[in-house]
Amino acid sequence: MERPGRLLLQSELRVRNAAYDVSLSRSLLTWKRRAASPVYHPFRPSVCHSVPVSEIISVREEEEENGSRQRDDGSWKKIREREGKDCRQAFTVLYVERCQQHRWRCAEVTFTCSDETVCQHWVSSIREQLASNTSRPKHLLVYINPYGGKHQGKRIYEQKVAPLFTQAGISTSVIVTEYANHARDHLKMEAELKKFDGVVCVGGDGMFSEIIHGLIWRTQIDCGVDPNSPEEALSPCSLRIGIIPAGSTDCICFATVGTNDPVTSALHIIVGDSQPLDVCSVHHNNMFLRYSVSLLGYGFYGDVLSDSERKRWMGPARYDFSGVKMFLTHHYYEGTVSYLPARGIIGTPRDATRCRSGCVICQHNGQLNSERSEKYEMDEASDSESSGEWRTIRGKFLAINAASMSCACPRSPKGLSPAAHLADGTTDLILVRKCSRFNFLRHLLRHTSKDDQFDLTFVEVHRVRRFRFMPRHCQSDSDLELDLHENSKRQIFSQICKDHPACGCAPAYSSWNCDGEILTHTAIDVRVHCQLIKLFARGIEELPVFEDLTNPCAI
Ligand SMILES: CCCCCCCCCCCCC/C=C/[C@@H](O)[C@H](COP(=O)(O)O)NC(=O)CCCCCCCCCCCCCCC
Ligand SMILES: Nc1ncnc2c1ncn2[C@@H]1O[C@H](COP(=O)(O)OP(=O)(O)O)[C@@H](O)[C@H]1O
Ligand SMILES: [Ca+2]
Repeated sequence: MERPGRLLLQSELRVRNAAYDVSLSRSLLTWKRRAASPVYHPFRPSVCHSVPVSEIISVREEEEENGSRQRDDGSWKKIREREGKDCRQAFTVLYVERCQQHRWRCAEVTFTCSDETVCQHWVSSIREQLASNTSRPKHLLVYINPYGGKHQGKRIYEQKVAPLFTQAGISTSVIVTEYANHARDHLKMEAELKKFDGVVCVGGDGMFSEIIHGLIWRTQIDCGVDPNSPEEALSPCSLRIGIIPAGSTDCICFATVGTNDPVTSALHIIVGDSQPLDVCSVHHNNMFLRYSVSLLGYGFYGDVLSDSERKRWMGPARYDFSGVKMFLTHHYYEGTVSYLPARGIIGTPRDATRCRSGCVICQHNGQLNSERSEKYEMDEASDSESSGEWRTIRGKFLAINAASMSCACPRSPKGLSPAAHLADGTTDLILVRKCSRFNFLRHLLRHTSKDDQFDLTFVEVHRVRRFRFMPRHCQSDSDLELDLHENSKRQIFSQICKDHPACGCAPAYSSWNCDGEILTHTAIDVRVHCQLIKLFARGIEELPVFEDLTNPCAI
């Protein structure tokens, strides 16, 4: 609960013709109606309001003339002198208001006062408080993917986001991308990052992926770290990233803010929120492939993505179409998963607790894992493999999913791993073994209900900090020889089927869905980099903050 603290200003001002005691402290702006009428009046504004100063978007001067307001564009004085009307000074405060389902809106309240100097004092005091907040961005670099989702990125930015940035006094440099990887390459090589306090991505998870690839790469080069090495500790990126959702799944935005609403995201950027995020690096034979922050999925989600890429024209519905198709196809894949369980951390993937704003588990585990990664070279690379810390599971899988965050999205509001944490330095490795279609459907359906999707005999989940996958047919020669007799027939068929997919037999390989991009290799080595990037977000807020909670009148 935010206490009002020492008052900087206190005046009697009017709001919609009612008298209010208005006060400003470093943390709160409060307006409380004077001599409230004992008779309940449905159209009277409520008695006491307060807004954290950190959630004030901006303040502007107004002129109120006989009830009709006029914006202060410098001409008001002349009008008043010329017409000699009964004018009062007014100023309007724009602030964050919480709506349902984690949505934020920009609300405003206009205060009028008879004294011009009092009014100006209020405006300058609020502006001073806003200016003293160093976490707010002033200059942003914006990338818009005009083809993401329903092709609305440009319109969403121009109509819903840009006006808010202008009101908040944020200057922007906007780049509408012209081709895939335009944003990534611009960030890698050209962008003058020193000029900006953050990067804004208008698009879906794929566009966000471009941004982090550009930014992480650039940061490593600037810090002298080899971004290709799977063993090196990567340097965290200092610039925060804002996501304006305009894609098909928007799971990163949904899982870090609680909704995929462009205005809510814009407001989180304006107030200068900060949410650290884990990033997985994916390597093949010591060669860097990609980074991932949400889902790395082999089998079902890899196949859904590969199939849906050919149906981009369908828009976001392509995932549902390919989802049903791949569910019916029911392919399973053989391979070996090995993983390093996360040691010493609090929490498991089966917890009832959820990662929420100010998550203490992220704070605790994040610190542990960050310290660990600093002494990583001596520790993990050398001893853990020989000390037998790695665990290995061989089998036939319908899906192998690594969820570094919950992956909540409108299709599944609780996500693939509901208890996963945004910034704890771990990923939840979910193995769905070969089972009947009926059982797989039960598992899928549980993503949309309260039932536990892991509470099934063919599903297991482990919280890990590193894992590897080797498809069966890439295994070492000795491994293959062992299995040769039993599986020789199947291997031959698999090969035939890969070449002739129409024959109806199962293919040997799926592909990895890496945050919505298809990976070119199936044998991969994945390592979690704790809190490598930061977003303009604060995690999902636990409860709507009711007015009473921040209401000093109620204390
Ligand atoms: C029967 C209903 C089952 C619902 C199961 C839903 C689980 C959804 C979990 C989704 C996790 C998404 C993780 C995020 C991935 C994104 O990075 C990535 C890229 O996003 P972008 O296009 O915005 O750039 N998106 C994706 O890979 C899309 C994955 C979507 C999977 C949809 C699966 C639908 C399954 C429908 C099965 C229906 C069976 C019905 C049988 C009669
Ligand atoms: N101007 C562009 N033309 C074509 N593709 C682009 C452009 N800008 C970005 N992309 C690519 O479009 C893909 C999908 O973008 P995304 O914004 O995630 O939308 P969606 O959620 O619909 O997949 C990403 O792989 C991204 O690299
Ligand atoms: Ca995590």
